[in-house]
Amino acid sequence: MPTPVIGVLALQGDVREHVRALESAGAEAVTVRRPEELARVDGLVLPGGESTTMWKLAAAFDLLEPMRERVRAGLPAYGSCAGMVMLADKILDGVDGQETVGGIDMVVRRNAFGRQVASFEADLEIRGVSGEPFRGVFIRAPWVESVGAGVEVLAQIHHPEDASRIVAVRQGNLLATSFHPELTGDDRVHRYFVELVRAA
Ligand SMILES: NC(=O)CC[C@H](N)C(=O)O
Repeated sequence: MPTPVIGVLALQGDVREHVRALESAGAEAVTVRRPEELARVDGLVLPGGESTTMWKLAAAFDLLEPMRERVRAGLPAYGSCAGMVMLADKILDGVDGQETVGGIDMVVRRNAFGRQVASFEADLEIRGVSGEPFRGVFIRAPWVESVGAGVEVLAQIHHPEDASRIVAVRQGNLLATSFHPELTGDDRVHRYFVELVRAA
């Protein structure tokens, strides 16, 4: 594939930061607000932000069902934080009626770390991302409560007062992180995703 075209769902959230990280990682980044724009991309990023708002806007903009269809058909997608919530087949602590795009066989708990610490940073070892530990930026972050057999756990975090928690996963062409690589200036996670899109 020449330069892959990767869309960033641009209804709400830290869209610009993902666009910048994708460009730095060698992709052509475009914003997606309409089904016609979704139809043109080789991969899709669901940004950080607020998953309840993102869900409502995606439904209002007639993007929810088209995103589900494309993901089901194998479109590579990456979600950070709220985007992770959007890619979960099942969520806990969602608002009433909250829906997701789904695609990853996992249960994600919204605002999971929030009870103890709303925001924090931690160094992570991410499987498939080599070199120095990756600085994970967590902002009212979800964690992955459980995963199905087809899901590969890429990173976990050890909570001081709690069990280890899953914070990065991959299932086929779908990738999700609880944290925000787009806010760090370190584009290794975006490079990982761009490679995944190239290979798809
Ligand atoms: N930084 C974030 O993306 C926060 C996610 C937000 N708490 C949600 O549930 O959507």
